[in-house]
Amino acid sequence: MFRIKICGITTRQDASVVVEAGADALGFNFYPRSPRYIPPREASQIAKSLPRGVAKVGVFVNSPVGEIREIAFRVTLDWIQLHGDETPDILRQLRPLVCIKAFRVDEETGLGPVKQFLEACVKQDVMPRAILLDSRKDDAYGGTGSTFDWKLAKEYAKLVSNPPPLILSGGLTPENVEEAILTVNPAAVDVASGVEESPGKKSAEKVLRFVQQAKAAWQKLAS
Ligand SMILES: O=C(O)c1ccccc1N[C@@H]1O[C@H](COP(=O)(O)O)[C@@H](O)[C@H]1O
Repeated sequence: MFRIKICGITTRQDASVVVEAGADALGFNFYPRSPRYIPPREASQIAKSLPRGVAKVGVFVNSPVGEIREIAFRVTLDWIQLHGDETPDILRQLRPLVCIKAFRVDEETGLGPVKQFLEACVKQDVMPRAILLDSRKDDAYGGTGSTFDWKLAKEYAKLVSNPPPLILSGGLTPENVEEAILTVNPAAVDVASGVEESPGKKSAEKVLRFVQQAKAAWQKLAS
């Protein structure tokens, strides 16, 4: 599984920035309403230029299964990030594609919807390869730059027995990623807006600092 994902790549130049900084996954956003949307044809061109070993993640929000399959094939995606209201049945229909299911968390609902989803997955004999926790803000599906209470994420490991690896997301930045990792100890972190100059355009300096801070935090945890 990857550890550091930089999401919302829209140009070849930003893809190079991410690879050179040492991140091990990058995300292409196929949600047309996102400021980080990239047409599949352009994502496919960038994907061809990437070195092996960098995971390509496609972000989708309530897209039809056929469309996800087509884009996954065209862009040679390694992971599918389902960032909408997708059900366990969608995971089944997407087999054998490797899926991350994202949830938007707030203090009111806590991790209740995540627990319900995982329990339904157990019953239906299907499981996402990872769960991503993002923050809930307004009606937006993601990329809001808002954090949620990380104490909630610490409860994740107790939701069901043997839960999928946790990806922590939502408002992460070079300034707070170390604290986030030390608090939650997730399997991976994901960032979109926190390493940008402007929506859809990455800052090389922020990407590098984010990756360095995240790696340093995991080193601290390991020592
Ligand atoms: O980035 C977006 O615009 C976006 C839109 C719709 C769904 C998901 C999106 N991105 C994901 O949102 C989270 C958090 O982003 P941020 O770091 O708070 O800006 C992240 O997992 C992105 O993959």
